Amino acid sequence: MGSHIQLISSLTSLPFKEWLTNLFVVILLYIAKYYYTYFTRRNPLPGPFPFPLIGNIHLFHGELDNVFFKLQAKYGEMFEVFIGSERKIWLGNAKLIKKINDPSPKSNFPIRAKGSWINDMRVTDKGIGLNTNLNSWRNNRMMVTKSIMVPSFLRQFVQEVEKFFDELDEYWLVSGNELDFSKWIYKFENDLIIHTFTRKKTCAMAIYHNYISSHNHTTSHLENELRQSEELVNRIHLWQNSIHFFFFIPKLIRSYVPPFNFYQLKYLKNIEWLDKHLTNIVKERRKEIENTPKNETLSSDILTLFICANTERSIRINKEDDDSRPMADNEIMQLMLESITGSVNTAGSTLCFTIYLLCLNPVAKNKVYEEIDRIFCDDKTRPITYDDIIKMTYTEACIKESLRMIPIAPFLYKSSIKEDTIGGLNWKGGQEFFINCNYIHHNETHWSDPKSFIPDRFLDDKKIEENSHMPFGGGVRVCPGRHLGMANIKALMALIFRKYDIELVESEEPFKKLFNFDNRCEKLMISLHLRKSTV
Ligand code: HEM
Repeated sequence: MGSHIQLISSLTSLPFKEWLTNLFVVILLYIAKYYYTYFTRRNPLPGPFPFPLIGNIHLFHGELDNVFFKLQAKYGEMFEVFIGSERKIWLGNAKLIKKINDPSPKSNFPIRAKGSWINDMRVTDKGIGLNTNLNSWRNNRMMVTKSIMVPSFLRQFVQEVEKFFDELDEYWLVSGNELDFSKWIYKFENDLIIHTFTRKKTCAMAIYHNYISSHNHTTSHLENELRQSEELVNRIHLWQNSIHFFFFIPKLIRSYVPPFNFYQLKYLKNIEWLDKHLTNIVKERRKEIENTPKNETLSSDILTLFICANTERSIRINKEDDDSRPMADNEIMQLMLESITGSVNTAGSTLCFTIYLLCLNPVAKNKVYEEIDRIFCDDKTRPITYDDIIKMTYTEACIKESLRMIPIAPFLYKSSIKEDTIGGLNWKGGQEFFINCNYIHHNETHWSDPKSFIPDRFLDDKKIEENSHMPFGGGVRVCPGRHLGMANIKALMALIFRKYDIELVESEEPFKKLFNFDNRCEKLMISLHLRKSTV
């Protein structure tokens, strides 16, 4: 610290001309080092020529999924890109990622990404998605897997979906036949998921209903509650959106160059807010549990499960199974944050993309109606069950085909922990690889007629080439919420399709997709009419 101050004070006491000369020399040395490293790099690959400080980030404008699709098409199935001075290898063929998607615990690719940005986001050894501490990641991941991958939880969850759908349906009945489905479905998912995970009631659907119908019947007490729940939901989205900001903008730029430094400050403040707010929710629930007599059954929401895990009050997660330990409040808060962000947009957007593609493909849409009618032929108003969901094989094929055409995560990143060979070349440990799912999902080597919506290709999974379809990723970091996500989407499709005829609204732009942290549906204008059989 002292030597830094000395250096700064000796620099500031220099005459201006000398100061400029020194600066010029420093810049020249930096550029020389940058290009020396570039021209002597191991395994040079095709790719855009990088510039000092920024690398190739000047090319990253517009929607990144399209940018990287075009770059992959231009430079081939294995190419390189620089973010600042960091080199990232992009892979666009399923065969190239066999090792990266190795699901065994001995995988050489258990880490998603590396770099100081993860530390800046304060998640180096917290949560799951970006956690680089393998012991802590393993423990956290197991907590989530044990709580949400079990059939008893999924059965209960399907009932929750129906309960929240009833509320959504009431709003739909009074808001007319034409609606922006995407707006409603994200509100629905917020309410459903936050309640499933915490038993806390948010009112995203109610707020939206009030907003679009200009109702102002809420009391000031309720208004306050609505505002608070809306803030939580908005801040969770902001957190997710900030991940790619920290990842793609080099530290020097986001720390000192306006307007990036202002964004960084905003995102850091958001992290602090969420940390405090979610930890308080955990603390409150911990107190409630402590005050509940031991002979009384505890609620089985995910938050309670996490708090009680490996303690004498554990519900599904018991110490005997392994050597895991109870979790601290801040660990639980990060798991909650990631589970909620992992669930809300993914399910909502997948549903929008599937409905949109079905509306464009009436033959497939009719087959979905036929399947749902077959399953509910006895009574189209009875409660749906998890067993119904399992029978929806054609609907599932349509969801998979939609996720092929518009993957929620168009690219994934994975890092090696030790030296390995990828694409016939030897790479040092720590090299970051990007799997270009969007490109692989459209690669003609793996798919015939990749631009067409053909759900039938998923009726027999054995025909799908290994690693050519990765809507939930792959390897040891594969999505732990994939069954929950699928159950969510299929349950909603059953509820909507058995009741309504769905058409796209004929307008200039009924559908809009946007890539932010992931692919999201920004607009889906549809009309809903009660089906004759249910009138
Ligand atoms: C349609 C629904 C969903 C889609 C399309 C989806 C997609 C993905 C993808 C592509 C990944 C990256 C996997 C990889 O790197 O190989 C991922 C990871 C993850 N997802 Fe999901 N997801 C969905 C639902 C959920 C749900 C419901 C949860 C709730 C817990 C969840 C939690 C997570 C977590 C925690 C990770 C990080 C895993 C790790 O790094 O070990 N996801 N998801």
